[in-house]
Amino acid sequence: MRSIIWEKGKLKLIDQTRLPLHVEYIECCDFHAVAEAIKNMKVRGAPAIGAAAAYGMVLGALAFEGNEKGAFRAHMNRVAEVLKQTRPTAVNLFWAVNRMLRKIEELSGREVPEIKQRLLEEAHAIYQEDLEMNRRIGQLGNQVVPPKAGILTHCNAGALATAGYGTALGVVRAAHEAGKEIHVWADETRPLLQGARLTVWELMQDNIPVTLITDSMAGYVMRQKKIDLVIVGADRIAANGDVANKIGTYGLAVLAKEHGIPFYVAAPFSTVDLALDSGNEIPIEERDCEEVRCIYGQRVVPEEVEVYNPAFDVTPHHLITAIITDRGIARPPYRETLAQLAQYDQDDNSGRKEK
Ligand SMILES: CSC[C@@H](O)[C@@H](O)C(=O)COP(=O)(O)O
Repeated sequence: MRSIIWEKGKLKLIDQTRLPLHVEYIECCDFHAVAEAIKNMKVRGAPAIGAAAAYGMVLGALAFEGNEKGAFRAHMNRVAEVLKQTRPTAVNLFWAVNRMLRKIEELSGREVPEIKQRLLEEAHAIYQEDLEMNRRIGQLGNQVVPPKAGILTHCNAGALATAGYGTALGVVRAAHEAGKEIHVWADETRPLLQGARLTVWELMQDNIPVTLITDSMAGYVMRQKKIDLVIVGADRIAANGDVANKIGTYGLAVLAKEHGIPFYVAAPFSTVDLALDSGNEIPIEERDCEEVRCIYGQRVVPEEVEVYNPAFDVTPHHLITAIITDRGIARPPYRETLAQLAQYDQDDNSGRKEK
């Protein structure tokens, strides 16, 4: 099952708002449709948002008529702005769109039809690299998973949230494939239930043992010694190792500390934003209050109750045991270890502010 498919000049996205009850793809024929799909979370998860936005840039390029390069560049800057306005927290969105813009700059000597073709190749590369990075994250992360581990995860950092295999769930998959007989505990992850709807569905498809709990049960389950480690994904990682991830992650990290349980973050290095000194600078998305008032479109609270709906929180670095990236495992002090990993590719993410 793939969440993102490029087919016959269109982008097909599995509709993650309908899973697991309905397994359906939507077709995006233009970049506005891609932007809407990101905003409405039909495609979600930081790396998947990045890959979808890259294909959104391709659809934007294909819609341009004519051969005038200045007009093409101006048009692509407008396309980029529309895509960047969708969701503010996951840095992979800005990273991918900026990479596509840089490609256009690089090709400034070429004609528009060739640039369009090369942009499609770049989007395919972003997608393919993500898949490979997740496999590497899985291999590296497997080292920290003891046999028969109980693993708690939050939200969905799996195949659906990426080009495939997953980040946090990539580690889970690698440990399962290594025969470690792990057992996953999945938080349901209110308000939009990515854990209950997506993580559980994904793991059950791969026959990986999983138990669903509500978010409020995590502390009790830890106290019962059912959890050996926590592993989550990330939407943005600051230079000091503070991590923005789905709302509720911070609470889990505090609970893990109290119970002496290691707390891991798994993410491709493209999620690291070295331009941000600390998590205080990470923009946190606030979403529509109806997401909290309703479950599956059904209102469950008194009408018009006041609601606060931040979609992410920031886990301070001192609560994080290690950050597992495709370039290696970073351990405290993160300012140094993340900076070292950045050296592996000077052209990529080396302190460039992504916004
Ligand atoms: C590999 S996905 C990493 C994160 O993007 C994931 O943990 C998460 O918080 C997703 O949030 P979402 O709001 O569902 O896009």
